[in-house]
Amino acid sequence: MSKVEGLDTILVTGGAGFVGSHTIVELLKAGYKVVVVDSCINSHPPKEGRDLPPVLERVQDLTGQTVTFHHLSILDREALKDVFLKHKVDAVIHFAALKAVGESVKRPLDYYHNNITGTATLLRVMGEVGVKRLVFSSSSTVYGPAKYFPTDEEHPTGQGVTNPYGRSKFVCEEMMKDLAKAEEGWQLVLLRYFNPVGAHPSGDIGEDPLGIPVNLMPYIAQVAVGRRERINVFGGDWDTPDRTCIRDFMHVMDLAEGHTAALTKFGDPAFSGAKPFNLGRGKGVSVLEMIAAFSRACGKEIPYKVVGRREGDVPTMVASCALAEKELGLEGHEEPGRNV
Ligand SMILES: O=c1ccn([C@@H]2O[C@H](COP(=O)(O)OP(=O)(O)O[C@H]3O[C@H](CO)[C@@H](O)[C@H](O)[C@H]3O)[C@@H](O)[C@H]2O)c(=O)[nH]1
Repeated sequence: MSKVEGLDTILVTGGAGFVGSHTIVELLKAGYKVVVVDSCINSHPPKEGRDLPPVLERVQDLTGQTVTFHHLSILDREALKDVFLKHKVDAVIHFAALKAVGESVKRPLDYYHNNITGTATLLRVMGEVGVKRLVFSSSSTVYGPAKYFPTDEEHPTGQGVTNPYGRSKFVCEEMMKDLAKAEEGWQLVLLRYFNPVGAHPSGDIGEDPLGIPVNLMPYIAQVAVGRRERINVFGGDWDTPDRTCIRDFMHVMDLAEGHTAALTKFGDPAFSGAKPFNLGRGKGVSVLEMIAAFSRACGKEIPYKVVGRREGDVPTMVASCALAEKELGLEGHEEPGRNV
């Protein structure tokens, strides 16, 4: 995806995380300058005496380009404002958030504080410095238990959302729609991700969460390398063909490309307001199918045990990708090996 003319410096909040770091590779490849702010509450911080978190050092090695990093939280309004002014930021890609469905049920206030107050703080600072272009890392969880599949952007949001994480994303979306209505000049792209998995083809960067993984793929990966004994499958009594949940798993590099594609909206003078796009693959894969696929791919059985449901889960999520294909110019990615 080529660079948008006049758009040079992109501030990436949460750029030391899984989706953020892979997106930065694509941004650098396209020719953007990248400035990262990350509090590293959910990713590995810079090692003693180093400027960058390890993942961003690897991104630099991989691309031969430089990344600027500020170790701070988007809740720190004054420090954040300084970053905008110092680097002459043109647009923001906003990943910084707590992101685990199951955890959010146990720690709702952490989720509401970081995700909603954090986003409100960022938008305020952006208004103050006159930067009004933002790509937001939203989630398919805003659809709640979907009424139809594949689920498109017209599907109602916020109704019956099953966990605080999804609600925090829904509130952020509404906040942005309200802001774009109240003030002219905002260009806000809301990307509703389905389930990103995989890693950069180099294998130099990937998904490496702090502590015990809360998501399916990194957990399976840690079982595969022998770091954990087996994966617990949450719920074997869902209303699905094999009774386990179905998700729309997409390759993280396709998701990364979705962000550079989203930036092209900023080059369109006719675009204003807050507009949502699904980013998924459009295919449903069950938890058991995913475990079987991983076992085949690594040539070794992944031991699992079916246990009780995890609170906050919905049975099925599958994206309609038509809008992103049409308006962001994203094509389906069906090469074998790229997607599960
Ligand atoms: O140890 C585990 C972890 C997960 N699951 C199941 O695997 C499926 C996928 O779970 P997970 O990988 O945690 O993803 P989701 O809960 O679908 O949520 C993810 O996908 C959302 C988009 O749909 C993102 O916004 C979230 O950040 C991300 O956590 C669910 O059915 C889980 O119950 C297990 O069975 N065992």
